[in-house]
Amino acid sequence: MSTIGAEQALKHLEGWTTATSGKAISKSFEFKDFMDAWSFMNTCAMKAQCMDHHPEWSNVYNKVDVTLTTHDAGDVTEKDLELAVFMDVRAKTIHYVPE
Ligand SMILES: C[C@H](O)[C@H](O)[C@H]1CNC2=NC(N)=NC(=O)C2=N1
Repeated sequence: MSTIGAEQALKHLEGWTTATSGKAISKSFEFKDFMDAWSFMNTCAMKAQCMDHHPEWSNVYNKVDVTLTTHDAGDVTEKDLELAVFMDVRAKTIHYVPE
C-alpha cells in the first residue's frame, strides 16, 4: 500500500482536516437523525470490512466523527483516501425512508 500523507490526501477531499500531527485525516459528518447516521455507519462498516481497512469513529445521535489512518504504515495511504471518498459519496446520497 502506498503512503501518500495527509496533505496529499486533502487535495482530493472536501471538509477533511489533518489529525494526529499529519498522520491521519478527520471529518465530522452530521445527519438528519440517528437512523441516517446509523445507516451511514452500517454501509461504511461493510465497505471497511471489504477493504480490510477500518475507521476510528464515534457516534452521538446524528453526528459521526471519523479519523482515518493506516495503522500498518503509521501514516495516511491510498486506502484512507479511498475510504474517505466512499464516505463522502455515501453521506451525500443517504436517504432514510421510515416505514
Ligand atoms: C490484520 C489486518 O489485515 C490488519 O490489522 C488491518 C485491519 N484494519 C486496518 N485498518 C486500518 N485503518 N489500518 C490498518 O493498518 C489495518 N490493518
